[in-house]
Amino acid sequence: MRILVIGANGQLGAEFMRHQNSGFQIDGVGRAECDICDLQEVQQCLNRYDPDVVINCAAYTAVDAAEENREVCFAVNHDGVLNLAKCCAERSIPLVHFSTDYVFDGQKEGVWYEDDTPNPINCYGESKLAGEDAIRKVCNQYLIFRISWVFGQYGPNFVKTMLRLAKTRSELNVVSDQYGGPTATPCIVRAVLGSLANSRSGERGLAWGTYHLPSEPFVSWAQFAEFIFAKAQELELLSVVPQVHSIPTSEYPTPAKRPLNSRLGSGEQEVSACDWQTALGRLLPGIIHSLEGE
Ligand SMILES: NC(=O)C1=CN([C@@H]2O[C@H](COP(=O)(O)OP(=O)(O)OC[C@H]3O[C@@H](n4cnc5c(N)ncnc54)[C@H](OP(=O)(O)O)[C@@H]3O)[C@@H](O)[C@H]2O)C=CC1
Ligand SMILES: Cc1cn([C@H]2C[C@H](O)[C@@H](COP(=O)(O)OP(=O)(O)O[C@H]3O[C@@H](C)C(=O)[C@@H](O)[C@H]3O)O2)c(=O)[nH]c1=O
Repeated sequence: MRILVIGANGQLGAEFMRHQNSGFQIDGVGRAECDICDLQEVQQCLNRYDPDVVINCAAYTAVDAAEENREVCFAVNHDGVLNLAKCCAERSIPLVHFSTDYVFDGQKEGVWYEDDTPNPINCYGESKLAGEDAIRKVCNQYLIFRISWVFGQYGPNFVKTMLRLAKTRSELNVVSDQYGGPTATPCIVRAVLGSLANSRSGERGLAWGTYHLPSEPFVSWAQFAEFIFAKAQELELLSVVPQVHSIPTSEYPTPAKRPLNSRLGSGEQEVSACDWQTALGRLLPGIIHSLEGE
């Protein structure tokens, strides 16, 4: 099975590109070779690589900046995704796509399931929901995975932000009333490739549709920060770490509102990410090393 990864230079796309020995042939294109906002370029790209499955990792992910750049955000997360959906549908190629916990408003008690009604409270979340809807409208063969609080070796993420701040700060204020499931990129890649492998081998694969990829234990951003620093100390990667002060969201104003409850659950028992705490321990040495030159 030939897989084409779109957005191959981003945080998640780059992780897919590392899984060449997974039994799939994986090609990847970055924005320079395939700008999803350019329909012709997407068509040419699919003609050139002739994949069996497309995995889309391209997105506009700057949550705060999106509030002021609504047009650009929708151009990528809706219009670009619609281009991909049309091209895949025309060729009868399945499209794997990623969405976010930020499609929900965070007001529910307990976990969010696939059949809960989205109600985004920021521009990024709105644009991601619009992208999902475009795929559901145009494609018959698709898998949309909603994921949350992603971190990995590549690209910007909260783990890197905390470790950068640790270089200069002895104390950090971090919000403790927003809860969710941090998710490591290797766990996402394994879950997705695993479900594609099951479909290929004729085992019960996932039916086409929209799924959550739960990642537990759920934590607040403040607890996540504390865990990052504790793990870095335990592994003797950092000798001194900042003290984390828990604060309410009201004391950390941001241009974009974020959901207070971002905990994702799934009605599909087979879908889940691997343990993020163990994954973080494996990733930390590489992440800290990559920040050393900055
Ligand atoms: N990061 C997170 O915490 C979460 C991410 N997700 C979703 O997971 C997916 C992957 O996210 P992640 O890897 O973290 O995001 P990144 O921002 O790290 O990567 C996105 C990639 O998309 C590329 N891109 C942007 N615009 C275009 C375009 N017009 N055409 C082609 N490529 C483009 C970017 O290129 P360039 O660098 O040139 O801009 C970048 O390489 C996205 O769908 C995101 O919404 C869901 C939940 C949480
Ligand atoms: C840096 C920092 C952030 N915060 C808060 C702000 C915010 O509420 C929370 C997380 O901050 P960030 O801006 O790093 O994370 P954010 O960009 O909101 O992360 C989101 O990205 C998109 C792409 C998604 O799809 C989501 O799943 C989620 O991962 O932590 C602090 O309280 N203190 C700090 O020092």
